Amino acid sequence: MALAQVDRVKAMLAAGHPGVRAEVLSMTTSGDRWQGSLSALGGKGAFTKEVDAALLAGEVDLVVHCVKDVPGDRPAPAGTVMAGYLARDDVRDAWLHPAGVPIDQVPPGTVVGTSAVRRIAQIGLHWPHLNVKPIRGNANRRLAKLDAGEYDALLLAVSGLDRIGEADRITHPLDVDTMVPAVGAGTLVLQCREDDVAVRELAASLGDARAWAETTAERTMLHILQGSCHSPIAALARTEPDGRIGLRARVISPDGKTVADAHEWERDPVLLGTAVAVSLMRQGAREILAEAERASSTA
Ligand SMILES: NCc1[nH]cc(CCC(=O)O)c1CC(=O)O
Repeated sequence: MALAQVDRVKAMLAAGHPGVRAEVLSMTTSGDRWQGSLSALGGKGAFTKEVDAALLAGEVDLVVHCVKDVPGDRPAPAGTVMAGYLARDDVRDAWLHPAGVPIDQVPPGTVVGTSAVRRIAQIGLHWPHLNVKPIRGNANRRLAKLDAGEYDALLLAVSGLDRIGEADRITHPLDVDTMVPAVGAGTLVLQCREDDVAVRELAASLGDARAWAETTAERTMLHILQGSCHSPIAALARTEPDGRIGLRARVISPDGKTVADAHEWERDPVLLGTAVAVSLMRQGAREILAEAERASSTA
């Protein structure tokens, strides 16, 4: 998936800036190597810290990340900037069932592979009769485990499956009001060194203003709530035809029984993310997050 993402950026550079020569350096991060629980590794930074170090050391000049894998509770690492957000791909999660049975029709006890607390909590909310079983590894390895019969079904991001050429395995996507996506879902971000003006300009030229505004709204909310990799937080910002942005966000207890849900509209993405965070906190979001944190540390 990471290679497909980098290839896309390389193609965009070749199309828009024919004079620029780009060379791909692929890296494996501790998050890729470690197959246990991500919280045991100290959270989502597992996918970014080695890459941040290579960028700051000048081994690479431009980094392509899934926004979803970039920690949301802290600013970009000192000396680096997120200089461009690419136009968003499909933001939805997909249901994959080898026999093609839709999620609303599978029998109680159906074993569903996912480790994302956001997905687990929303399964509890809408489909409490399903049996969630943890799964790790990249999407290809998860598909292999589905084929091996270790799971009856999987939930995976549509965009990720598209990128690895496996979209035909999708039984159906889940609608965004039922399974609210992850903050930054389907969005790639270009990170570079703060003082590297030339690469910053290049990254900005590939960026999409809408993706920037929507991601900023979602991540402002996430930052204020101080969400981590075990926070059951879901959010989706969308630009309306009148230019305002709508941000819908949900914080769900791990069992799916307690939900804070907010939807606001503003023109300014920072104001919007802040307003939604305040509304969620008024509904008890901090208590739900503290409960989720306790549940994950005892799991
Ligand atoms: N959690 C890992 C991850 N990070 C980004 C994507 C997919 C692409 C995206 O949503 O941006 C995935 C796979 C998945 O959740 O199925």
